[in-house]
Amino acid sequence: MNLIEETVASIAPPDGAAMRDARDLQARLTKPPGSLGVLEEVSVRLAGLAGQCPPPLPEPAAVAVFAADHGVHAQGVTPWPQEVTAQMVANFLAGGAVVNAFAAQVGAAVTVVDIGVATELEEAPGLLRRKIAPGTADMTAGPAMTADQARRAAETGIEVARDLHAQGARCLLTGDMGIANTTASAALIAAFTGLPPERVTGRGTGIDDATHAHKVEVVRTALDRHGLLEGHGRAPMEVLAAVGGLEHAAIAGFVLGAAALRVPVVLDGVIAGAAALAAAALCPDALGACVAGHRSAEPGHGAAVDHLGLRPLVDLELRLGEGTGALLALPLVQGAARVLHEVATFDSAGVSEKDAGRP
Ligand SMILES: O=C(O)c1ccc[n+]([C@@H]2O[C@H](COP(=O)([O-])O)[C@@H](O)[C@H]2O)c1
Ligand SMILES: Cc1cc2nc[nH]c2cc1C
Repeated sequence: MNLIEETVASIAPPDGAAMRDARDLQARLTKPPGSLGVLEEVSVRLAGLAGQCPPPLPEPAAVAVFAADHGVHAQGVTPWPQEVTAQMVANFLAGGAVVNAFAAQVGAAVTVVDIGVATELEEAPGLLRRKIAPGTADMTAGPAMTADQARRAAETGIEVARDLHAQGARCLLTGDMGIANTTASAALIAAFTGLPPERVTGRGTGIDDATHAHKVEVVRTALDRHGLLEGHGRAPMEVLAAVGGLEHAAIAGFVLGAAALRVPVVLDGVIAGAAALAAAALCPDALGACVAGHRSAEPGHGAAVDHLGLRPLVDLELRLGEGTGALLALPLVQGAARVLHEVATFDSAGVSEKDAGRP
């Protein structure tokens, strides 16, 4: 077995008894039943993942920002030059990006992973140099990655999850950086959901109507070329290799790695959504570890989370990536778990319960 197969084999379904215990406890806490809304379900899922109630507090937290370039950039799908990927990596490492500000706000550590940036990056604190290739190939002309590259990128994601966990992280967050990666995300989401390209292709960093129409056609051309339009029945790793990015493959592995470790993984936006579709196709039980941090403004992201049955916690029309949406959701996930540890029960606090005979 290779590392992906081993990891998938070690992922267990959520623990039903721990989930029942969490639901029972929620009902006894000093608040009207159900009054914490979606956060109650988050707490139940955390208990199911950990196999205990209350579940461990999901802290400390670590965000891994997987950075890579994309051959499909040559098709004119984004207004930004490719070198911005490497320039933003330098900005992350210098502490000057939004991800750094949001991570500081919520006390999360930032690790940047070069999984496929087109240029050579110098060694720096906070940078993991794990380049599989200097970017993908253009998916409209051939497969974006070889099968071996996709597998090695996914294995690297698993290893990063393991390493961050070994360093003490008890909540993992996904982040990404890659000019043109919303095009690859749209192709993956169409391939995994069966939805047409025009439903799942958005404006990424910001493009005009004409460029958007062109981007939809680029996604359609790539899917058609690889036989991935509706009802293809191809293996998830083949789909990733055909139209994915190195960061998508790595994030899919990162999700599998977190699920195998039974630690929650808070997903960021459309890139993570596309990668989570691949992870769930490889191992449906991996979804037990996933929390959708936020709903991105990209239409494909809504399609991805709906397909996965995940409910995003934050909806602020963000479309930045980097892990920013996941970081904003982190205190909500942590608060949901802390409630099960610290809130008194009606019994223990001597608070009267609702009259049984009243509405
Ligand atoms: O996270 C999202 O949902 C998201 C939505 C739009 C854009 N992005 C970021 O913008 C970059 C890709 O945009 P584009 O237009 O070049 O495909 C990449 O670095 C992503 O992190 C991210
Ligand atoms: C400036 C910039 C910052 C980003 N962060 C994530 N994707 C990005 C894309 C651009 C263009």
